Amino acid sequence: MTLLEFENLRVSLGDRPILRNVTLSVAAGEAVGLVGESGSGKSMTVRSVVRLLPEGAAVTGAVRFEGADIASLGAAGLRRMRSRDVAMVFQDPRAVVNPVRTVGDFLTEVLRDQGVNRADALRKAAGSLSEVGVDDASRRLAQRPYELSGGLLQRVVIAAALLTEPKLILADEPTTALDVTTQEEVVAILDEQRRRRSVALMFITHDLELAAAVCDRIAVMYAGEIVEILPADRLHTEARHPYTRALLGSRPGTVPPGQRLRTVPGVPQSALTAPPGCVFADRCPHAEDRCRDTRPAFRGSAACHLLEEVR
Ligand SMILES: Nc1ncnc2c1ncn2[C@@H]1O[C@H](COP(=O)(O)OP(=O)(O)OP(=O)(O)O)[C@@H](O)[C@H]1O
Repeated sequence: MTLLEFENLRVSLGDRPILRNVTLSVAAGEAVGLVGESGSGKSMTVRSVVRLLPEGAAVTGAVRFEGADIASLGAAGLRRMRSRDVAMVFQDPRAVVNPVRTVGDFLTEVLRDQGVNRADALRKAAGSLSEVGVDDASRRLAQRPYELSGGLLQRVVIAAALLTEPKLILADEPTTALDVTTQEEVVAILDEQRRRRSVALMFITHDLELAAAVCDRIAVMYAGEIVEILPADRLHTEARHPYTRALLGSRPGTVPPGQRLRTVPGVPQSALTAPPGCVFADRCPHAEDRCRDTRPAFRGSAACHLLEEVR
């Protein structure tokens, strides 16, 4: 069953396009990874789900959650969606947790708004903390954010995200601000908990391998567009779009130690500077005239004129 659907979503700021033709669906309980270079539109795509776009953003096309166009939600519907159905986990936990209130206040806020009494809300919060691997939950509830490490605080944010039993979690590079070992632990917990509860996930990351480990499908974004969507377990064998292949070829693990890392040649485009044809044409080693002139339609799993030729 489809939970979330983007249909020809286009977002612009003034005359500056940010997203173009974004079409993607997420089934109930499914994890979809959004990968691509900085500025490719990953954050704007997930933010459009909860209408958290920059002021003045013009939106056409549709984003539907459980069949309802989110553009038509009134204030109450939007609040309900943000506080109950859809949870968000962002890069930096310190940016979302009120620094002067306790962890307990942060965790119980939404439940209290929903009419749960304080004792029950605290009990649920402590349970949720234990589930994400935070020991000594009652002591943690009384602490303030500065007393917790970044990794611990991100677990608190994940505990909060799970507390309202959402149908969808939007995770925007949830571990980028953490050190490598903590990153692995935090992703493992998010992954385990959302699988156990069959919560759908949109997971933004620069790390293709991580996306493949955590997600069922992967959507690759470039210059405000989705250029390829494929099952995570076939990322290595079935990636067809030259950009996806270039990303796969530039992973650190693909070169022997001591050798220079490969990069995707050229400079990333934004939706504004992208050429009229294929958004990747300027950097694509296979590009022909038609690639520069005519925008390729999505065929099967990718938007590329040369799917048959490039093997
Ligand atoms: N608040 C904003 N105001 C104006 N433009 C913005 C704003 N936020 C993002 N943009 C622009 O929108 C485009 C898409 O940005 P977005 O943050 O979605 O990219 P991203 O793929 O998530 O990048 P990153 O990996 O660096 O977070 C970029 O060109 C960016 O400059």
